[in-house]
Amino acid sequence: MSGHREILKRRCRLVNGPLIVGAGPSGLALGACLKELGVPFVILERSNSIASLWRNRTYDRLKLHLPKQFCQLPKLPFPDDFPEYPTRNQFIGYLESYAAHFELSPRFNETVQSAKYDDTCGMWRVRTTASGPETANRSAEVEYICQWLAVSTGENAEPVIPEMEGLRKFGGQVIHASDYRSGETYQGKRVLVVGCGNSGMEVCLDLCHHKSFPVMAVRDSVHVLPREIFRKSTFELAVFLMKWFPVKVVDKILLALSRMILGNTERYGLKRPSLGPLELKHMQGKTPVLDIGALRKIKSGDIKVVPGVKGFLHGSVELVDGRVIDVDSVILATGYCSNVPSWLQDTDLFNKDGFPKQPFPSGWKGKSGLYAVGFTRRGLSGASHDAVQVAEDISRVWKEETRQAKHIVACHRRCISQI
Ligand SMILES: Cc1cc2nc3c(=O)[nH]c(=O)nc-3n(C[C@H](O)[C@H](O)[C@H](O)COP(=O)(O)OP(=O)(O)OC[C@H]3O[C@@H](n4cnc5c(N)ncnc54)[C@H](O)[C@@H]3O)c2cc1C
Ligand SMILES: NC(=O)C1=CN([C@@H]2O[C@H](COP(=O)(O)OP(=O)(O)OC[C@H]3O[C@@H](n4cnc5c(N)ncnc54)[C@H](OP(=O)(O)O)[C@@H]3O)[C@@H](O)[C@H]2O)C=CC1
Ligand SMILES: O=C(O)C(=O)Cc1c[nH]c2ccccc12
Repeated sequence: MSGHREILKRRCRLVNGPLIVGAGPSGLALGACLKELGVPFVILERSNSIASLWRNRTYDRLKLHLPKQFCQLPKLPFPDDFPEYPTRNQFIGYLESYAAHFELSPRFNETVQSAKYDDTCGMWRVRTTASGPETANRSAEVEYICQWLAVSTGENAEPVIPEMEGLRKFGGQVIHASDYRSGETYQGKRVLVVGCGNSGMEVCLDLCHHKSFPVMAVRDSVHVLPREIFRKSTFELAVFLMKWFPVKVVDKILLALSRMILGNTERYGLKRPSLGPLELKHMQGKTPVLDIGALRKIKSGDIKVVPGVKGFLHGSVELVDGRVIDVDSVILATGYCSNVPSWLQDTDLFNKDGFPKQPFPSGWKGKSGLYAVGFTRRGLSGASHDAVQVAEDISRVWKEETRQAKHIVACHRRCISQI
């Protein structure tokens, strides 16, 4: 009997308070806000540490490309000695101390496989499996039952690896940008980088620093903006202008200033999209490139820009313009996607692409206690905004329910004492 109970206890857990899926900046920020409001919660994380994107899927020399005031999480600012653009390691250190400060202890190596709202009991049923080598001896499956479910699995949960003709016969090394750490191993090599977002551009620049020969395939168009305009962050300028002007006007101003500083990028094979940079980011999530030096290398010819890829041959790539060029390795800087549709069932909050149906600032709340944190297409500042809203919303109900529960207990006590 006791063995039976053991199994039941191991496989099913009732969560006191909300269940948060993902221990990246969004999940941690929500945890911190809930802690401050006195609401208990559980955080689940598929990897073996917090901030797995930053720890395991970013390259060594990466720096935040937005100024620090837009990247810190609620309730605990960055240390004063952080530079304007913190490094990857500084940011990870900050997230570590953030988790320690608010005593956030996620349950690591647990991957959420499915989540479904159960109408009959009015609760979420969330199934997880153990992930990672450390978990070989742990019970494989757990079902969590909770009243609130907060999705914070990120806009960049899975790498996008497109099907490309002939890639199997290519023969050389092929990796996604999320597996790129440094150009050290590429010295003297010709490397095809597919994609021209911030990853593609920064990987190409890093390859140049390591004396390799990057070729960047650009299949369509891209907005390149200088990271700074007259020593002021372009992003900060954009945020300031957005307070006064509609987005189309702000985009016109940004494009005029960018042209003045960078020149006509079309001359280098970087055609601009017809929508402006902010409008495109807000509508389609396509982030403009904030240039940290790649454009100079493109102008000097150290980074070669070529059109889209038609297919691969052994040791070479065929481009859509018919050219065939020899390359040793390929780095797919082809972006990321949300993984929400693969595990969250029947919800009205998310679209098929795994992003909320309602755009910022309205996409954080669904029905039946479902929330989204960090899907605003506004980076870390959007995640912080969501975390504050979600925590306050949950706390209102939590406090009311706790008050009612205390009242019922007090009544019971009084009744019992009168008997
Ligand atoms: C290379 C790179 C650089 C960036 N630089 C900036 C920047 O400078 N400024 C900025 O504002 N934004 C930047 N961003 C945007 C970035 O998305 C955010 O900074 C931030 O990481 C988002 O936090 P998040 O917690 O929402 O998502 P993530 O950091 O992706 O965290 C999500 C967590 O959920 C976990 N998870 C996913 N699925 C499951 C599951 N099924 N079960 C359990 N756990 C799961 C993941 O393992 C991960 O730990 C950058 C993004 C990338 C890729
Ligand atoms: N220093 C920093 O802070 C950095 C921040 N980041 C952030 O990380 C996020 C992800 O950026 P990133 O990884 O660059 O992803 P993006 O989605 O921004 O860019 C992906 C690129 O790959 C191209 N692409 C996608 N699929 C294909 C395909 N099938 N064939 C050819 N090309 C393809 C896209 O082209 P198309 O536009 O035509 O679809 C686009 O150029 C962004 O928010 C970015 O700002 C990234 C690196 C550094
Ligand atoms: O999502 C990202 O990649 C960011 O770095 C944050 C971001 C939000 N809105 C933007 C507009 C221009 C450049 C970066 C961002």
